Amino acid sequence: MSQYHTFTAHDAVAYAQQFGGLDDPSELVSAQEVGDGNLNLVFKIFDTHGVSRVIVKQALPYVRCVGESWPLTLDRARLEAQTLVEHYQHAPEHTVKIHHFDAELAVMVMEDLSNHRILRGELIQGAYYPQAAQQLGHYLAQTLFHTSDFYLHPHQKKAQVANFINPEMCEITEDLFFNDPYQVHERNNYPAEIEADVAALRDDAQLKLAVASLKHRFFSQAEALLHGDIHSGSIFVADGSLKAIDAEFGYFGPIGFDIGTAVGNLLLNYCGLPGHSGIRDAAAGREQRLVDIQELWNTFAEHFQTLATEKTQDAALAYPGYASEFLKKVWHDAVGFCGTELIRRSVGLSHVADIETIKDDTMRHACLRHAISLGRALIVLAERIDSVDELIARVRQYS
Ligand SMILES: Nc1ncnc2c1ncn2[C@@H]1O[C@H](COP(=O)(O)OP(=O)(O)O)[C@@H](O)[C@H]1O
Ligand SMILES: CSC[C@H]1O[C@H](OP(=O)(O)O)[C@H](O)[C@@H]1O
Repeated sequence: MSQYHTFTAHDAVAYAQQFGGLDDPSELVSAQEVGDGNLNLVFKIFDTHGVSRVIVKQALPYVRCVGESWPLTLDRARLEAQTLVEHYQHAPEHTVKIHHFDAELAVMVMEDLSNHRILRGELIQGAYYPQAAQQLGHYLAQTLFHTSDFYLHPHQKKAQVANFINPEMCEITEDLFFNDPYQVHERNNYPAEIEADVAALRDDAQLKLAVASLKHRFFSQAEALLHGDIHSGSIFVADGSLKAIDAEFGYFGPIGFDIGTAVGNLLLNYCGLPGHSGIRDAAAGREQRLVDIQELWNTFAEHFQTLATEKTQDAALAYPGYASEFLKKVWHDAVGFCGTELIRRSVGLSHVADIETIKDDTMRHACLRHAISLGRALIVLAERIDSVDELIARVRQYS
């Protein structure tokens, strides 16, 4: 039986030789640890020509970016692998392929996407992938519809909800999104220059009521198997291709959370662009982000509606008009969750390179303030923002 130990590069090569699915495993000869996320080890496994052929990812028993003082469940590796396997069944063209996983070792072997690039870096550099927003909308519609009550038999759905119970990872989201930014907390991380903006969040009763309602929905609405952390650092892109990775926050939650996280990261890029390019380029990039958001939501909603019309199994949920009513609720949730992503990435523990890498302090602080004020507006106005066009109008209003 396998027993947990933290992999060295040597262990990772041996493991990839055994489980990487190559015809000639002896081709795999070396490994490099390339993890740049907050949580895990990621090894690229190279062949004799120095070409990366397969990925070995292992969970550490603690939060990597903080250290051993913050222990964290190894079960997250099983949850990540099983979420990606489930999503792959419904969106194989947009989900990284898992070749093998071992729950005891908290390790998985997966498809190497070294011929792709992480979307966040591409957005910061101004690279444009014309199909990416629609592909992301398609991924979300496929995975969220086919794991929802519209499609699954009630017994199957309940068994799936049980299998994907993910309390420790959900607790991180519950704390980082819905608690920390609205109180004084040692995990918070922001420059002293924006203290007044952050203090205002703590004193804002209207905002805190709206955040409580969003957190309550995150706790209780088991609508579909979410990715759970679908930010632009969890998405690989190449010409004509988009693939989701890193689903260890996967659980059955409100569909609007995944949509809101994805839209929120496009808006974080929108907020940060003036810090990375000249005024004219920033303006053009920002317009493109707004188009991206429109394409993402429209593709998601149209595709989800089509799937609901053609494939809903439940007699009551199949009643004409119900799916479109449900999508209105998903939209309002998405706007609110999007606002919480903007605020937690500006005030909380984990920030985004779109803003964090802006060298000029004054500009970076202005971008942080922009993300905070836009996030607040979206949270408190969410129920009154009825369409993606209205969202875009609000984004322009708060620019
Ligand atoms: N399938 C893959 N192919 C190529 N590189 C990968 C793959 N998965 C992860 N990586 C690299 O490892 C980094 C961290 O991976 P990620 O899954 O985001 O880790 P974490 O769970 O710690 O956030 C990614 O930003 C990417 O550079
Ligand atoms: C203590 S985890 C903080 C943060 O990190 C995760 O992102 P990633 O795994 O992609 O680095 C997630 O967004 C968490 O909220």
